[in-house]
Amino acid sequence: MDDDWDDGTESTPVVSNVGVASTGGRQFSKGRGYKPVESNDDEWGSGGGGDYESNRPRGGRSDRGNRRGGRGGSDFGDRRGGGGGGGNNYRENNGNSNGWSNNHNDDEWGASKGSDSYDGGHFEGRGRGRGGRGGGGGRGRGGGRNGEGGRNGDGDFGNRDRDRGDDKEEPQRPKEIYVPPERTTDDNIFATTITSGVNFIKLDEIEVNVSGEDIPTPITSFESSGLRPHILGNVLKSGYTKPTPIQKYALPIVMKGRDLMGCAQTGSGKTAAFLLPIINSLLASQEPPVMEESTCQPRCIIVSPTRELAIQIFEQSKKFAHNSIIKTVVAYGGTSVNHQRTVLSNGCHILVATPGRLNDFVKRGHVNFASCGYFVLDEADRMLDMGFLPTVEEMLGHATMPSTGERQTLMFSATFPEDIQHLAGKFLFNYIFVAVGIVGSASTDVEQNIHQVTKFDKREKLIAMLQKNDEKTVVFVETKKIADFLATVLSENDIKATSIHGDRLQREREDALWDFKKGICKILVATGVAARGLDIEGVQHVINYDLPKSIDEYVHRIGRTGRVGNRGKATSFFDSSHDTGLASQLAVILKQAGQEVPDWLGSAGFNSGASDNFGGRDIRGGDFGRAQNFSTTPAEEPEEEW
Ligand SMILES: Nc1ncnc2c1ncn2[C@@H]1O[C@H](COP(=O)(O)OP(=O)(O)OP(=O)(O)O)[C@@H](O)[C@H]1O
Repeated sequence: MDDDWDDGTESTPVVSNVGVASTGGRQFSKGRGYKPVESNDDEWGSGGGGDYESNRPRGGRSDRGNRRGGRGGSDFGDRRGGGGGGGNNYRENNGNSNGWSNNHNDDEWGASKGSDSYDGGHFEGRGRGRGGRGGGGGRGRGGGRNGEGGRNGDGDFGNRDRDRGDDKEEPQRPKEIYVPPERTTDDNIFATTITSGVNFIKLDEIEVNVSGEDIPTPITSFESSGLRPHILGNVLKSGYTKPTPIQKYALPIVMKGRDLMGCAQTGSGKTAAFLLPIINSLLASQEPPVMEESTCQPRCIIVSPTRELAIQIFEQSKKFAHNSIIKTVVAYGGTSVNHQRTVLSNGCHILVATPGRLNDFVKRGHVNFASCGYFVLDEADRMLDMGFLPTVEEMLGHATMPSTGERQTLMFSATFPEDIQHLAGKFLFNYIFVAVGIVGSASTDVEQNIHQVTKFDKREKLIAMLQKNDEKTVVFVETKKIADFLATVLSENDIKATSIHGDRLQREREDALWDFKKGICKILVATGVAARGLDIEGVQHVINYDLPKSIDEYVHRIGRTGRVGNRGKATSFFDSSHDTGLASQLAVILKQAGQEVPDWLGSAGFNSGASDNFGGRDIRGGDFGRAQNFSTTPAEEPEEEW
């Protein structure tokens, strides 16, 4: 699962701090959300070592129990300009801390079993022997649990045993107690959005299929939508002048109290499609947050599969509810439980959460569903797949959860396979199905290019590609280890890169995203954890260094660019010894988006059509399945069932 806990039952292995901003001088200590470990903040916490209270670069020494080792040069010292002895901090970081495989399975994204690419020594030797430099950096987070485990100076990428995941003896990385900083303020709260692009207006040309009983008429403008003036003001301050198609349909549906399954392409404004009507109705009721003794009873609960997406929805909610009584709180793994519980103890109207952390709060009695009038699953197909389904079922089956029909349940995604739609149906009541365009199709604003590249040539090709231009780029890879490795290699080639994946500490994940957002690092190397939902201004290019296993993930990944009418570009390395399973579906996605399908992709039976699994229609069939087409212009691409 994505979420992890502060309960100390697992600890995170040391991972490299590759590619973080090297310029030094950013002050991370107080004010960046660290808490002194002595504060015993967390009764579920590991309370593990570390010296956050001082943040002095100590190079491989923790002041707790003399835990040697850890990772000599870490970003703290480097960023604070204290460590490493100058030069390329990335190398120092890498040299001190790399080559770790993981046995910490808290995050299913990009499980880092040694990949094909690593096997066979393709990367062997890289990083080896770089250790020993940079010992002056770092906060000396105790890496060795038993007072040993020093890894100073032996950067060991290329250690094939580790690369294969033979990690029994890896020192474990104690978790830190992380209180996330508030990154938005009254001054910048309306600047968190992507400005719509030249093709925004073309969103209106996309065919919309709506099915269900008593479908409310779609709105044509925000002004005529029935939103309260205060929210309307915030919408306009956000730079939204015209609703997107999913917003046109979803707003009246949700305002009428109906359940909804909404599908629309990436970057087409699904978040506002559920937030605006919910905030509107909460504001209309003027009711305060509900606290039952010490238990918080949010009126609306929004669940998202990743922490960063939860943060983003939280920010959006704060923005639309700005200067109103509506209070939004976010709860997600990798952060201080005590801190989040304290915040929750003041009550909230809207709780945005990752499933694991939410479930845990529920089990401990800090939250319940008794006042939950709205239950939203963002990235619903992901939330209902095997990884998260048990947790979602547990929530929806909880004794305090209002039954289907008593609460409003809303589900959104750009992809919605039919089998998942079937499953979703049991949590919804007489719902309306809205599909903007072909469900599961890619945004036509993304130019897609597929290159045949063997695993041995990928690295050089990527470096050449990134050196040629200066575009803000997300590079997706298969495993956490490759993410770290690649970010390091890029940094060594003077391409500023950072990485995000499930083995990084939450602080590191958020810092990496921040550095990428702010352009401190123009390259973000990511596992699938960043594939869905993330809305980052100015992303021009998405590169699939490794193609994903599922076509849905491909669609989400490339959807990090080409958002709200902006154009973007996606390049995928297709390794025919590894990716043939995706070929036919890839060809269909290209065709649907009006892109050229390379001959070689269409050959060898690759282009054999597609399955019916993509959920392009309302699976209820009968009257429901007979979609009502509200589009004024025909779809550019014929709808295929596959
Ligand atoms: N009506 C609008 N006018 C202008 N910009 C908008 C409008 N609606 C949403 N946006 C902006 O478009 C961007 C994408 O929106 P959002 O993140 O909700 O897309 P999404 O459909 O949820 O994408 P994904 O499927 O990738 O999660 C955001 O920056 C959002 O602020």
